[in-house]
Amino acid sequence: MSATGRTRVKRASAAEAPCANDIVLPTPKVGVLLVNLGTPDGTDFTSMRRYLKEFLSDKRVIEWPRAIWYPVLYGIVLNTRPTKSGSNYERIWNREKNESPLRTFTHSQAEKLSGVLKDQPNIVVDWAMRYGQPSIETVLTRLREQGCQRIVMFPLYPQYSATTTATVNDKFFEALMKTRFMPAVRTVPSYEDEPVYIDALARSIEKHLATLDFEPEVVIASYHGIPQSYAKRGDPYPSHCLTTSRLLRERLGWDEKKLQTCFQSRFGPEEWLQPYTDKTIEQLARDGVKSIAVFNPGFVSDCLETLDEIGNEAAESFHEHGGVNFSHIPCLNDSAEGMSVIETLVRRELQGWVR
Ligand SMILES: C=CC1=C(C)c2cc3[nH]c(cc4nc(cc5[nH]c(cc1n2)c(C)c5CCC(=O)O)C(CCC(=O)O)=C4C)c(C)c3C=C
Ligand SMILES: [Fe+2]
Ligand SMILES: [Fe+2]
Repeated sequence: MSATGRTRVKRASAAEAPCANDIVLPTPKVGVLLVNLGTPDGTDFTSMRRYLKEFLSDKRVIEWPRAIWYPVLYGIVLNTRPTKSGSNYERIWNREKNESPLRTFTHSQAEKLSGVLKDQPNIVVDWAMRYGQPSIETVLTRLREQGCQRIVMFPLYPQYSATTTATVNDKFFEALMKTRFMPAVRTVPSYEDEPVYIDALARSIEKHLATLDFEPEVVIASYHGIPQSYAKRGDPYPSHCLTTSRLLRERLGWDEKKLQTCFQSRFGPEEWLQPYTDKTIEQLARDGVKSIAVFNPGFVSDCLETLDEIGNEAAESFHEHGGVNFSHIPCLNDSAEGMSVIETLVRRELQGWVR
């Protein structure tokens, strides 16, 4: 290795290096790419519409035949939803950075991961979004330009779903299809039962509950839902969620009454995975339960669906129906617990590629 960080390679024969016997190649690097769902660039109608159009045109997300879905999407959804969702995003927007919390946390996770991987030379950590900016293709190009000939791509979803993990993989490989000198790649699998993840969730829940001046009678693990028809056709997502909840119950020593699994964020007219979080919370309050806590194990970072749908809307509904104490437990985000999960899984995938 030379002082410039470049490797001097003596080519074996003139056929391999027809113009020179002694050529200089950049030292190959390993890229680590964290990818989350996506986010609008702003809360205004145009930014929201652009984001929702990209998101809701994805065939992995809405499986309806295009001839049925597009008239609904372009005729109704993209005219009404941008305003409604924009005002929801307004309530949780990170005004200091003028970006969504999901973007803030994903960026911070990449920075912190880069810091802890400093013991490994020649690793470059970056982050991208499946929908919106920075796009997977832009960041992949950036990594390749920096000499990354191997890439670990991490879809930030603990439980696999075709609507999330698979569509991130699709987009990543679609971008690779446009490259001539394609890097070697590894994709991080779902980690619904990984001890480091279960332990991180348990420690973060225990830490949060210790700060409360009440003991929740019920703790709800609220996962993003998917349409039931997707699960019936083979999406393993519900069973991954139930596995996470079971392992957490075992780790925390709680029973099924204390730790309940629910599904949130329904979209459209179909039946989604049940029990629904909003209905369950309303029913608990009606049944006289006074104190609950809710957390979102399926979300690596806090976002609209956790901060607004749970932190604002579900809390309001619980109080309206007679509940007294409601606490929303933050996602793992860029906390020490959260970073230990990301670091452990990335280091595992890097094995054999770094010393
Ligand atoms: C059919 C529609 C949708 C499916 C299926 C779906 C699955 C799914 N989504 C997440 C994680 C997130 N979803 C987020 C926002 C969001 N989701 C949908 C629709 C479906 N999601 C919409 C229309 C929106 C946009 C917001 C809105 O208009 O209400 C987010 C938040 C993004 C942010 O910037 O804050 C996340 C994260 C998972 C994990 C999942 C299936 C397992
Ligand atoms: Fe979603
Ligand atoms: Fe929502």
